[in-house]
Amino acid sequence: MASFLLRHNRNLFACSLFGNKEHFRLYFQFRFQSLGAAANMVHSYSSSSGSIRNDFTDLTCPHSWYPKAREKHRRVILHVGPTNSGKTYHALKQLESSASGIYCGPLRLLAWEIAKRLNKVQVPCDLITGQEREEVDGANHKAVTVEMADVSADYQCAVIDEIQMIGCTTRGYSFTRALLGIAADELHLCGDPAAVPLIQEILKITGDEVEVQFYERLSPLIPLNVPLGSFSNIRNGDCIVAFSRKEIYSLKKRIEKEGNHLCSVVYGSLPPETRTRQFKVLLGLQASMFNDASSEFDVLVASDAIGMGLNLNISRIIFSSTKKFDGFEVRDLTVPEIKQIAGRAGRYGSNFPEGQVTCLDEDDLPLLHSSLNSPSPILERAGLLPTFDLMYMYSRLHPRYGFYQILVKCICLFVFPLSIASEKKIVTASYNEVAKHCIPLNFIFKSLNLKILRCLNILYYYIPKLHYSPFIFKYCRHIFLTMRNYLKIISLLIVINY
Ligand SMILES: Nc1ncnc2c1ncn2[C@@H]1O[C@H](COP(=O)(O)OP(=O)(O)OP(=O)(O)O)[C@@H](O)[C@H]1O
Repeated sequence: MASFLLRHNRNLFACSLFGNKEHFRLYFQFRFQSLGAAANMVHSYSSSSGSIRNDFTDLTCPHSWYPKAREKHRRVILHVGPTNSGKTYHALKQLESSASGIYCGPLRLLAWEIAKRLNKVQVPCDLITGQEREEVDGANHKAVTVEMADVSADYQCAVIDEIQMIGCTTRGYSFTRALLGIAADELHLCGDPAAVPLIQEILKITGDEVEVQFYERLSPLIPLNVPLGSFSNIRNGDCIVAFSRKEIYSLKKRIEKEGNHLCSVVYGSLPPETRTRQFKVLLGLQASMFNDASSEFDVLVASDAIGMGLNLNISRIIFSSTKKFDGFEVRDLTVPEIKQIAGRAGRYGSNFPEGQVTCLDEDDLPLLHSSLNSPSPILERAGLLPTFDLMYMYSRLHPRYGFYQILVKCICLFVFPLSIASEKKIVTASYNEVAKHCIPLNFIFKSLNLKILRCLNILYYYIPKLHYSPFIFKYCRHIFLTMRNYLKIISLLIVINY
């Protein structure tokens, strides 16, 4: 059903740019009628045989979307503390000793690391990410990227790592889905203490039993008072963190030329084979290629993705900048982002008993220091994305709505991150209110779709500016505003199709 829509994305886009509003609305309505065949599939949800009867069409009760998890009385253990405090280690110990289980992490590298670790201790574990599926004979355990979490299976134990990402504007919905939907007797959540009140609030609704365990950092992390200065000061075990591929390669070139070191490079969209090769060395036995005595690679240049819980042999993190382009604008890194990235230095059990952190540029040091000394702001909202099936159920409750109206309604829920405490607000939020909160819709990790979304985001961002331009004729304004609304819808379609 979803791929059916995808095939028409190009037409939809062209239509949104050049067609009139009525045409576009009718187009959506027509498409929606032709989706009637999906009804049978949706029925299997509404006729669940368990004792609990849920209203799947109630989009304000996302916990009811996951009947299998609701049939369980889950014991939820929140492992919280600073980076490198052993939260994941303790959760994984439980996973290891369980008869069946799933690990959900934010990164393919992490899933890779955990699968490797479990298989090594004779716990057969499958690896499932958006890009690969490696099945192991007799495996009752899975290590997956959070988007791949299976909410239809039954597990004895589950771990969701970096749970603070539930508040992430782009991927938070996957963490919410895993949190609400994984049917496990024991659910371990690892992350920042800033997520505790929100998680507790969410789990009050599910009726799960919650306990919180606090941890302390296992090895010191020292913020330096001096910047790197020159590239000749680069030393073994350094990791420079940059925020674009172009910058990563330019830094690699400079370090290799001026610093006399060989650099390995890691960033999100590295070609899969290169990445796999690098990961194998980077993650192999915790001896990364840049610290392995037998390897000539002794420095790492990485994107900020390494902040999502990776264990590497890094002695010093050097921020190339404390600003990044987030798809909309160049902004300062947030406190949690700085802490997560800095926390990669001096990992417990690595070759470096203490970690250091600094910046390339002296002007960035104040933000680095203040961020490392501040608590992360308490999370208030979790991401939420209704599934296509739910939208379909919703449409059946409102038979007079066309697909266009259904999408508009669901976009409201989708771009307005869920605050369980203020659920009602979501329902009552007007379209204009929602538009204010409309955020980059980068839910897509396949490069092609990501590129399309980036273009849409940029258009979305600039259309209001054009709208206020004195050079735009009055009649064009309407077209621009209409385009803007359709861009949101197209973004949603891409997401659904993903
Ligand atoms: N009790 C322990 N014995 C041996 N190694 C440990 C122990 N606790 C933690 N470690 C090791 O210390 C490193 C950091 O631990 P872990 O990844 O669990 O920290 P974390 O708090 O989850 O970090 P982050 O929040 O940065 O992801 C890992 O390599 C882990 O294997």
